[in-house]
Amino acid sequence: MRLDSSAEVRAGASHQARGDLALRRVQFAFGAARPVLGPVDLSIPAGSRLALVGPSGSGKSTLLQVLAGIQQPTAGSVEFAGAPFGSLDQDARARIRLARFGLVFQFAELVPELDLAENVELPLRILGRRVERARIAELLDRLGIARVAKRVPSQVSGGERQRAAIARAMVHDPAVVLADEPTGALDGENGRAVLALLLECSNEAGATLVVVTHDQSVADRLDRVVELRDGRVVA
Ligand SMILES: Nc1ncnc2c1ncn2[C@@H]1O[C@H](COP(=O)(O)OP(=O)(O)OP(=O)(O)O)[C@@H](O)[C@H]1O
Repeated sequence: MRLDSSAEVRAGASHQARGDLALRRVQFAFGAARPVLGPVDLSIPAGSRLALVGPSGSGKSTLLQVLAGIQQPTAGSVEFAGAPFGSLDQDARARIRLARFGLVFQFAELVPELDLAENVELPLRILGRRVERARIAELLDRLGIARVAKRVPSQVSGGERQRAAIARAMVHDPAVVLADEPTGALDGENGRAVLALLLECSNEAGATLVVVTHDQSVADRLDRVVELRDGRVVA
């Protein structure tokens, strides 16, 4: 597979694009506390790539969790692919998240007992989809972890774990990829390489990408930057 992030490739991928996200007057509060988010209005067109930035505690991770349906907004609506998403019950949101979203977190969050290849295959197994060995091998190779695919997460480096987390997020061809500080635990060079892979893979899949980051160089590589302050979009 070739390395290309041109607009034509993105446009070419748009026939598969099906990952519009929209937030309308969304608020979120933990319990009875005052809202930590909102009201937020945000449209994220299918196939676009957005960085979510802002000071610590400004609500970036919370917003990502609302987008993922992990948290339900306390007011307002979240739509995915033009249909209500945030208002569905927890099980329905989880089913959609599993089938259509790929998630990448700062510390990979792989299953410690499974080797990297098994971790990558896991979404397909949970979804009851066929595990095509050749495709898994290609993905592992693409992400530079074929050599360590039979090792468990504790036997590989942080960068290798993060590459496996990206492969796991992409293996079921998601419509949306949500990443929370995906390079935050990696040094500069490793972080840049992992970010490049995340961008390439989501680009080729035509997936919508939202990345929470503190790192300006990460934000600079995405199409659009949304800045949060005290739970509101300021730029
Ligand atoms: N489980 C929780 N219960 C109560 N308050 C929480 C919880 N998680 C986060 N918060 C609060 O919600 C606000 C937003 O937190 P969030 O983690 O979304 O910010 P962030 O911008 O991602 O921060 P950081 O950059 O430090 O990760 C903060 O004030 C935080 O203290």
